[in-house]
Amino acid sequence: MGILFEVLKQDSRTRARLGRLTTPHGVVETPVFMPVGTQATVKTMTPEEVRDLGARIILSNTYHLYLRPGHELVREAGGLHRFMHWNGPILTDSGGFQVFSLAPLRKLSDEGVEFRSHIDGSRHFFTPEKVVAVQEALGSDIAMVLDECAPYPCSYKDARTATERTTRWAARARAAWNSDGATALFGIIQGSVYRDLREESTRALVDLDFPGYGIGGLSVGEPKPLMYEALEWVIPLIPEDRPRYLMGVGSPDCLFEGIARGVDMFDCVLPTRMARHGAVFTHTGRLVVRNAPNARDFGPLDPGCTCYTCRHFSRAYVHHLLRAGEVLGIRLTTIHNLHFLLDLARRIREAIAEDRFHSLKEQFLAACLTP
Ligand SMILES: CNc1nc2cc3c(cc2[nH]1)N=C(N)NC3
Repeated sequence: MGILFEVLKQDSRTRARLGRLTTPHGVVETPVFMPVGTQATVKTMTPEEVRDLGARIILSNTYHLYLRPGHELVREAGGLHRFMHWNGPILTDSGGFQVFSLAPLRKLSDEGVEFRSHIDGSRHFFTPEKVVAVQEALGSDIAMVLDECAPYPCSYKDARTATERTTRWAARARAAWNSDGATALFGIIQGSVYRDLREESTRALVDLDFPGYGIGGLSVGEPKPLMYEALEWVIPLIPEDRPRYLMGVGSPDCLFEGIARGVDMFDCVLPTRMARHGAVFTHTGRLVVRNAPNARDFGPLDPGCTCYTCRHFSRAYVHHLLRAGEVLGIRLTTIHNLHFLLDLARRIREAIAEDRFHSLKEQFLAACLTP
């Protein structure tokens, strides 16, 4: 079964496009923002709240769930959807990024990557085949291949080594994948900030014919113009009828710039992580609600926002909750931030449908970047 992706409308002035992603757990309209639920929960939200905010697909993570509670336990529980009571599509990241960013003491070889758990120091070994099997056991709708994430900055030599290994691993993952099963498998394009490596990686993965493609190795500290340039190298080489997923991105401006370059799917911890630090998105930029000036501000977090938090509570009240360490505080900032990005994606889809994406982008970025 796997997935089916259809382009419904191509924007006339940019590479933006309206799409429909059909999965075994439901249909997703693209461009789409996917909330991150790393450990089988979008932090502080119930699944009903995540759905009511407009989310239709969420992310979870192979590395984390493999280590805790274990993919076999999740399989025994009836799979990840049942375990976490989320009946929409789930995309699981392979752990490629997490092993390289979280796990101490890892040893990389062509066979795979040996690492120690960041939880209890126990030793583990991920291979491209193992990571596919874990995601199929979880029952993911979309699984990602195991990739080697070159850090930024990274020498050309190291980037070439990492990219060539990632390509060999992608072929092994594809061979291990049960392509007749429910779980679709996406390749991940690497190549750091080097045009020839990005193009070689894309061509090699397209030749392997995956149902969709993650664009990895970005949003890892490189300047945003470099990320946009990498998209301009890669996107034209991916077939029109395959979804393009920019991994780990992003903020409102990156959403607009990525969509304008042909990206269909995004995920980012920013809305939930910022919320936990008492910061929120507003239409004129970022607001740190826990900062003193908000103590006596009796207006909403973001004037004009229609989310539950902005309809019922003031900056002063949320400021108080955050300062008092009340859990409701980070729930209210999470509701606002998720609504902000999910509703922005909805407005962008509407704008593409009505041929006014370019003007919405200009108008939004002008307001957002005002001092
Ligand atoms: C936050 N930035 C970010 N860049 C990423 C890049 C990748 C990823 C996750 C990311 N998150 N997962 C992978 N398996 N590979 C590429």
